[in-house]
Amino acid sequence: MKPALDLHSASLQLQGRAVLDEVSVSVPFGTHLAVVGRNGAGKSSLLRLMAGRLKPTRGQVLLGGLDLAALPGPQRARQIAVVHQHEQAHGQLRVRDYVALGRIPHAAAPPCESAQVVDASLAHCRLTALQDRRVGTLSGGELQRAVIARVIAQQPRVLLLDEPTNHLDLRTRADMLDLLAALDVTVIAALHELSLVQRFAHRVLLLDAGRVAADDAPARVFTPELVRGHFDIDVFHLPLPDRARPVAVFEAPEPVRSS
Ligand SMILES: Nc1ncnc2c1ncn2[C@@H]1O[C@H](COP(=O)(O)OP(=O)(O)OP(=O)(O)O)[C@@H](O)[C@H]1O
Repeated sequence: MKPALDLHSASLQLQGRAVLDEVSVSVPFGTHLAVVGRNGAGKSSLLRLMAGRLKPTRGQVLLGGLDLAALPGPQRARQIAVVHQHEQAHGQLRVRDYVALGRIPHAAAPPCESAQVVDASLAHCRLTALQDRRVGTLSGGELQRAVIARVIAQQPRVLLLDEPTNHLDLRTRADMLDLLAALDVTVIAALHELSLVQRFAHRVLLLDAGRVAADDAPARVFTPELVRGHFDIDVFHLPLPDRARPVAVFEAPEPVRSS
């Protein structure tokens, strides 16, 4: 089977600046990929390339083996769903109608089929009881779940998320990533919260100044050497009795104090 998304030596220049440089990455169907890197490393730009919002200056982006740039918009919208860092508020809409916006690319589907998909999306995101509330009355965590329910209702093959856990407390962040981990589609998420990456990702793509610095399983990317070299912080892998795998703790080194 062709990979869901395939970037071949994709480079991106914006206003004369090299933002991405020869990025090659192949994401098979069903893979959950975390994109990490320091501020300005190019994570959002990479997601915008993958969404077809930007075209590579050089190289190619393929969706299911087809050139993304040549795909008609509606076909692209049926296959790729995007959650932006700052989602537009639809405060007056009821939660159910907001989630139903995800069905727009499937306008030709029978209404009863779309209603079933919306029901299932609400249930998956534990929003059934809140479906008649106005979006503007939801808490930050509930709103994020509604955003995810909307993109699940879109039934994409590839789901792209830019910092989906921003502004959420630690428990709600973990819930959000567990929700994404349970999805049987290709999920690519830019994440800053490194300690939560293993909760969701099969693979980690580490970007540094627009280049791929590592692309591997979380345990092979979050080594003390790579983490220190690319984030300037330390990582400690702590075995805990009730956890299946060591817990990764990320800590900035303490400042050197003069005595
Ligand atoms: N439209 C633009 N024109 C010029 N430069 C841009 C543009 N958009 C982004 N950049 C630059 O490209 C680089 C990568 O930006 P990008 O937003 O992709 O990084 P990021 O890893 O998502 O950062 P953050 O973690 O801070 O959100 C940055 O140096 C940014 O200033």
